[in-house]
Amino acid sequence: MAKVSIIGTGTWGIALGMVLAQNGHEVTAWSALPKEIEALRESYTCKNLPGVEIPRSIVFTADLQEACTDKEMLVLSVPSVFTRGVAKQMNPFVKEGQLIVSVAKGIEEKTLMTMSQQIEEELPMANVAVLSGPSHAEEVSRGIPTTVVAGAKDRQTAEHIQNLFMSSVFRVYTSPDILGIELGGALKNVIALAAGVSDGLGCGDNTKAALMTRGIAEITRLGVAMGGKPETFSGLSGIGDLIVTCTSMHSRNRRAGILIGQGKTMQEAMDEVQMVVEGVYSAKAALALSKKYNVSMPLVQETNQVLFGGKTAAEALKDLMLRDRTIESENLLWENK
Ligand SMILES: NC(=O)C1=CN([C@@H]2O[C@H](COP(=O)(O)OP(=O)(O)OC[C@H]3O[C@@H](n4cnc5c(N)ncnc54)[C@H](O)[C@@H]3O)[C@@H](O)[C@H]2O)C=CC1
Ligand SMILES: O=C(CO)COP(=O)(O)O
Repeated sequence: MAKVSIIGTGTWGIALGMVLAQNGHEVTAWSALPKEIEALRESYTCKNLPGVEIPRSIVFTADLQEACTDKEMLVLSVPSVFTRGVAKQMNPFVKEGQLIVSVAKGIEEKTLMTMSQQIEEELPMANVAVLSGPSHAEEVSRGIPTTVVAGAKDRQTAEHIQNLFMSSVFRVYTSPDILGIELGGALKNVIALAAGVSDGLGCGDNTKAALMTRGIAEITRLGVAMGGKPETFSGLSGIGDLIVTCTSMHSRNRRAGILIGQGKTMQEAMDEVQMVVEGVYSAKAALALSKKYNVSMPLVQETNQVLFGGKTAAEALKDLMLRDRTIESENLLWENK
């Protein structure tokens, strides 16, 4: 059994800590918020996972050095906007070759870097890997069967992560495509916001299926242009995560989108959801990346217009429907044009 730490006790960190503790590992969990650690120690419950009992074997600490020292794996699970700052704080305590598994889904707005790229910049001595897929914490913490993919630079590391997490209710696949996995996870949040907006406007299942299909087409186009592998975008961290986020009421991105579709402002929607709405931060980064790589992303563009450009959701939908006529895929052409 391994000694491991969860760095960030939001709902996802707690759910992953539970998987690891249930597999018999010695789990330490750290939060930047001392009050949160106090509450977790006292109740072994998490306010955003009602009815879930956290295993008593998990040790909660507010001491980052304690959390990083002598641990076989550190799972970095703070929301994406805090990833770089927390990685920087970890720097004095991380050892050469220490395994860090990044599980946040986002792209840094200023640098357009993925989570693992930021972590590598702050912790050049670490072995940085990722874990992602269709996996709402509300379900994982209740032992509902879930599948994810572990991405690492070498097969041995990916299989090590697979062995640590894998159980009869948490199946882990492996992959070498770290970049594709991260881009799928971050960009699907923008499409999930749009899917929520569509629901909030009162559109139907046809509309949502269209958003999901055209959404993964946009994500794949950008992801492949950036160096991700096409197969990753049709896998668990791509279409898999897009499906769950666009259809589940557990999704904070979808819930925020529904409120915006119903007429609330972005800020009102974020305040009402209370938890992290990652797509709001990734939307601008996705738009900047689409310009940088010269990739057409009409859904990302219109979502930005609704979030930041003062356009109404109904106008954005109409503009998407009446956009220039086009072929479904540039890869599908007639033999004699
Ligand atoms: N919740 C889920 O089902 C899943 C979430 N993720 C990803 O995991 C990441 C974390 O998500 P959640 O745990 O759901 O978010 P959350 O909304 O539960 O996170 C809130 C937590 O952030 C931490 N925090 C607050 N202020 C902080 C600060 N100044 N510095 C450092 N940490 C601070 C606290 O521990 C707080 O409990 C996100 O990137 C999300 O996309 C990935 C898969 C599933
Ligand atoms: O990434 C997730 C599930 O795989 C969580 O999505 P939300 O952040 O929209 O809740």
